[in-house]
Amino acid sequence: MSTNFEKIAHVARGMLKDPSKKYKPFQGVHLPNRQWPGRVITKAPRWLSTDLRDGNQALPDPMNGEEKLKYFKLLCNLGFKEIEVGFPSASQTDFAFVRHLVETPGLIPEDVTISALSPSREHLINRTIEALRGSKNATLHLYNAVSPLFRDVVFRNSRQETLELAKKGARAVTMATKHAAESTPTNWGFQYSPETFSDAEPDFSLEVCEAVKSIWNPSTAKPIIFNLPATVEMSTPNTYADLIEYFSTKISEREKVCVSLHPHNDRGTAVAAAELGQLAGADRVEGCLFGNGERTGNVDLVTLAFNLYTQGVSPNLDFSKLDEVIRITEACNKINVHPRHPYAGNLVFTAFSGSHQDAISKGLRAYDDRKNVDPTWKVPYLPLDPHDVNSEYAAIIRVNSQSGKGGVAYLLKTNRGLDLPRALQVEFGAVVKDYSDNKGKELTIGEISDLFNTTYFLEFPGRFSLDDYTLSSNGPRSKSISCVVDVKGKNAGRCVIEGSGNGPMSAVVDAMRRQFNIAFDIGQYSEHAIGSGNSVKAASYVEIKCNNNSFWGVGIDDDVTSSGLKAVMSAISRAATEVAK
Ligand SMILES: CC(=O)SCCNC(=O)CCNC(=O)[C@H](O)C(C)(C)COP(=O)(O)OP(=O)(O)OC[C@H]1O[C@@H](n2cnc3c(N)ncnc32)[C@H](O)[C@@H]1OP(=O)(O)O
Ligand SMILES: CC(C)C(=O)C(=O)O
Repeated sequence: MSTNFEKIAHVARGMLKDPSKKYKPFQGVHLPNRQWPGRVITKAPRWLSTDLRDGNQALPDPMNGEEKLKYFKLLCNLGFKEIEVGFPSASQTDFAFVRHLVETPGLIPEDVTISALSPSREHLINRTIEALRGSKNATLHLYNAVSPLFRDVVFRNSRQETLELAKKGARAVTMATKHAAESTPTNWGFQYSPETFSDAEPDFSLEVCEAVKSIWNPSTAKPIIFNLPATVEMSTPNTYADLIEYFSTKISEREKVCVSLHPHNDRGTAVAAAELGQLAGADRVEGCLFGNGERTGNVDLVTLAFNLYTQGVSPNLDFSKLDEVIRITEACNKINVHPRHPYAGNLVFTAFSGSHQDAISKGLRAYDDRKNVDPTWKVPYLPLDPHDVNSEYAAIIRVNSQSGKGGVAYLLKTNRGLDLPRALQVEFGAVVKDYSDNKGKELTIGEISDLFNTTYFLEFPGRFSLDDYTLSSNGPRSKSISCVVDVKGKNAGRCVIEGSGNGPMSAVVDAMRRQFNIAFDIGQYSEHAIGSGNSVKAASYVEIKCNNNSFWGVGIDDDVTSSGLKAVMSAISRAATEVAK
């Protein structure tokens, strides 16, 4: 006999052609003169981390005490001054953790306020207050759902009964905190959440909060926190902003109220909702690191912080050691940060595609050239300087078959100090693309470096390699050279070749032409130092032209003349290799 639920499950599956019969659009609030669209966020909100409550309650494997403590310390180190540390009436474990925080000297920084959540049930409220009591600063966070769906289906309450449930809870909180004698006084704060605010009638949420405020009687110095959750994100972010502006402008004694946001991410727009909600007048934002939390998560505080930061607004949080933050949260939550998670994913600073790499490497070079004069961060495709989160530029450019010459050149420059001329970048970029395409995977910098060595015979000699040479001068523009050249393949062996010209390069061209009847000319040539001091080396890049073809060669040596001659041999060997294919 299948249960009712299973009977429902036998209904036809799959999306409806016309969902309007099953899903109704959210009816927003009428707010004809909304002001939030014309505003800009200019300062960070008050932050509350609910990682240890909303985040933890949604974990398949909730954090144990040790993990919670590690996470709590991380949140304090990041700069959070309000931390919801749990739901202590849920279990002895939850209760014990809060007591451990309160009773262990120095665990809660002086400027940090801990909070804990309680339903509007007196015994649970008292248990929660018992957990918090003794903390220097503590906020009791009371909630009950107020939307029609929850009134009808969960509580089977009328609006009046829902209002009374909130008032009863507020009275219990007030009696057990403000009006209670305490041996070690706690600086009590009160937060009320009309849960399912974003799906409730705006005027009813307002009515409930007005009633709660009258009971708590806040002051300007210590405002009551009205936390207005998008418990389930039901509509576009603009409607949440309208609801927030409606509440913020209509609640009485606004100066005694802290309007707080608590968006969830069911529609994937929690960040937008949180930002528009701040434009609409909110003072505070609750969320979790990397968007952990119920279902699709709470709003991601990391993204919100960096969205402020990259607009030039300090978030008052420090995510400089972002990798460590990721490591700790992944270990505690047993949920990994998505590789493309804004700012934090391990692919977010990475460009594989050639045009992006080219733009980024040019942008980084331009930034490096001007940053002492103009430190404004303006680099194509990079909204944030990876250095600001202790990431390396080298991790930005990664190479696969989608990459181009710019990325390859960038990696050789940053990892080997080789500054390839543009035409050589084109030549070697094509070699890398073919190699990566054939392998069908990303190439590591080691593989690219090895491929460069192989292509230009830097590690193993090619068809022709220079063993030694003697250069003599016959005047300012007249040089003679005698080279010992090692020949591989056909006519293999060592031979001495001689030639003359206006410099070493033209002299060796003459010698190669005489000995091997190889007719070619030197095209482009460039050289630069690698490193500095006693370990400095010379890198030479030579283009040779023969039979209307162009081939590049590379030479690296302690001596700049040797590096140039080696580059010529490299180019000729490359020509011989390519012609033999
Ligand atoms: C949106 C949010 O994330 S809210 C936070 C949710 N987090 C949690 O619930 C985690 C911890 N919860 C728990 O450990 C348990 O739910 C407890 C200990 C709080 C309560 O356990 P129980 O007494 O067994 O109740 P249960 O868990 O079934 O909760 C449902 C009951 O509480 C009532 N209830 C639910 N929320 C509230 C609320 N905010 N205020 C008052 N009553 C509430 C429901 O109407 C229902 O009452 P009923 O059994 O008379 O129909
Ligand atoms: C308890 C409240 C703030 C909550 O978690 C929600 O509504 O999502």
